[in-house]
Amino acid sequence: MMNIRRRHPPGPPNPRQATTATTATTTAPAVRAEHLTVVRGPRTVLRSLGFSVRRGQITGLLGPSGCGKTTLMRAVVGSQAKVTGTLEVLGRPAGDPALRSRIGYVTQAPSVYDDLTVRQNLDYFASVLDPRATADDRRRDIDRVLDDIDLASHADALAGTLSGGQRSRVSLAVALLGTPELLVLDEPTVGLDPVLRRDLWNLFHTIAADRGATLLVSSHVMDEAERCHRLLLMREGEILADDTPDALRTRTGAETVEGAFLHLVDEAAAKSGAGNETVR
Ligand SMILES: Nc1ncnc2c1ncn2[C@@H]1O[C@H](COP(=O)(O)OP(=O)(O)OP(=O)(O)O)[C@@H](O)[C@H]1O
Repeated sequence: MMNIRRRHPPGPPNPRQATTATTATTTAPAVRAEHLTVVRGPRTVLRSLGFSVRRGQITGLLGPSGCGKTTLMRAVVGSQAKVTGTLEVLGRPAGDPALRSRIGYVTQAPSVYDDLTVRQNLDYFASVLDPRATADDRRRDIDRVLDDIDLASHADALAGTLSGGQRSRVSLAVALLGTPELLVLDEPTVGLDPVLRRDLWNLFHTIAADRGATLLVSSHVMDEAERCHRLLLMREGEILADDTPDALRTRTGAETVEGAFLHLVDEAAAKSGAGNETVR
């Protein structure tokens, strides 16, 4: 079982505990996009998106393979070229160097060094994240994230000897170093068994509830949508809906988010004839 103990570590202020003076800042959305457009190669992959991601919540980014989820996440973390329009992250323009230590990003392919142990990997990334941290500070942070993702018993194993699921969890541990305010997780549960998937989602909820962190989590597994506070449903580079799972089901009369998604796809196709109209 993954450790999902409720804790109150030092880190970003919990918005629910914000003082009056800071309320305006902390209640601003974690991510705000207007007319966000991204071109990759010859294609316009994201077309004039407008949405916001609320602080302290889990927002699911869902849609079929190739709809633009990874591109959107890369834009949010500042690693995507040819981004136009407005994209504000934690109150600053996406890609601002000051955001680097405030965002944790897990790419789809686990990015760990096979010839280093799990602890050495984490120590390396912790030193990059905060070159001024002492070895003791780093060790405390590393022990905390190893505990979070339940890999303490594998701390001294070479990353190259881990299973795919374990490597994904090491990537997640890297993203959790330094208690970031925004976690951007690109399909973090791919290849994990149901028990680990459940434990990870419990951990996401703990991180949001206890630390006030914001999570933007992509998935193309619709049952994971039910675990999110809000959803951005995407299709072919556009946002089809931006709402809570409950509201989506109610609005479409569907029993599941998957049913709601299919309903919205059909509705948009009927309206535009090409299936590319935004539904709000
Ligand atoms: N370098 C590139 N040049 C041109 N098109 C690209 C490039 N990289 C990605 N694309 C296209 O951009 C679109 C969006 O890709 P993206 O990886 O963001 O989708 P995704 O929703 O994350 O897919 P998946 O769920 O399969 O990871 C796809 O149609 C893809 O073919």
